[in-house]
Amino acid sequence: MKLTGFELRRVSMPLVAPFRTSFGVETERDILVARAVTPEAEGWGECVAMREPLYSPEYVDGAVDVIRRFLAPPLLDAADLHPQAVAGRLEPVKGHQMAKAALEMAVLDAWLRARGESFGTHLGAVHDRVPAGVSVGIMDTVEQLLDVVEGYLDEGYLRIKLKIRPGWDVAPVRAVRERFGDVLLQVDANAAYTLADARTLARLDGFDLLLIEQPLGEDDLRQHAELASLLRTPVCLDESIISAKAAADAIALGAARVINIKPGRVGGYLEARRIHDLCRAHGVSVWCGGMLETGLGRAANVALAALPGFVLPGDTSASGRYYDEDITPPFVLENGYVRVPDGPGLGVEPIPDVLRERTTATEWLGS
Ligand SMILES: CC(=O)N[C@@H](Cc1ccc2ccccc2c1)C(=O)O
Ligand SMILES: [Mg+2]
Repeated sequence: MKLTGFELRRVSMPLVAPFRTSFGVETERDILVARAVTPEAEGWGECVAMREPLYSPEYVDGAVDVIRRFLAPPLLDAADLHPQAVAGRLEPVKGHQMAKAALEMAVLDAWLRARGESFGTHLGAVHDRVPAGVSVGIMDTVEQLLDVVEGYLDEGYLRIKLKIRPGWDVAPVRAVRERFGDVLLQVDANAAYTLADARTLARLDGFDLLLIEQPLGEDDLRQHAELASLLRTPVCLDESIISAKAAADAIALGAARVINIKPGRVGGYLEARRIHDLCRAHGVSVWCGGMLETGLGRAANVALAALPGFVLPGDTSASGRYYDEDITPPFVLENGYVRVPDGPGLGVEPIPDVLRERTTATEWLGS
């Protein structure tokens, strides 16, 4: 497949409500969308990098720059580009997994649409719908948290994930467990603790949590292994798992019993599938994380979440969890499940008028 070019587009998406985590508060996503143009078909990719490098070292202005100067040229130079060859062509560039993932996703989507094959079929999906979990931010009061959680449970979400940080951990978890009984419940610290907090984190063992996500720093593999030996609750890693190699190291070190797979964080959906396969071979459960994607990234995540090793509900929430109006037809919850698109490629496309309204900048890279 010969690429004619990439169109880069910045899309502004205000959130329905502020989303507070241990690393900050988000009120609006500034999202980079890439469109791969070829003579046979077009494909869409979404970069999950935030505006600021607070979740990971990547940030959206940096992603645009690295794509424009270092990632797009080698792909545009290829006479016949296969999606499986994208990662290898981009390998000389170190890091920038989210930027690379956006381009690979756009190329893969174009390639699949040209062949009439869906993302799910290509990745190896075995389900036509996936159970949806929801990520709940840090709130001002426990009462406010309980109201928000009740609302999500009323909508049908099958799993609750609470953001925690030092000073907001045991009390909110206890309150949710006491009010909502044996709901599937997990927490995500976004790397806010250190080994010195082990005693506090061990107090969470009393609430029958599915997992505790990324309690320690991104590069604290050894420390997570030590913490895991002190907790009953399974440790799950997110920020630390930036590749299949990192997943293999984490498993070998005993640093993770569960892994949150985010295609953007690991460099793309093909690497995400490799991590799924690796974890399955080691009996490590995986689930699909979220980065507040539009319906484009959401479609690809839901397809990935339908693979057999994704045995825990993911952060594959409905579009309405984050956005009043998505740039694609919205993903909705049906009895706690989200349907896997079955059309060619992603199976969804941006709604032209909405995309135009939300676009704050466009740039053409190519001939
Ligand atoms: C659904 C969920 O909790 N996602 C991330 C954290 C997160 C939170 C807020 C974000 C805001 C803008 C972009 C990415 C973001 C990611 C996580 O699992 O750690
Ligand atoms: Mg996380």
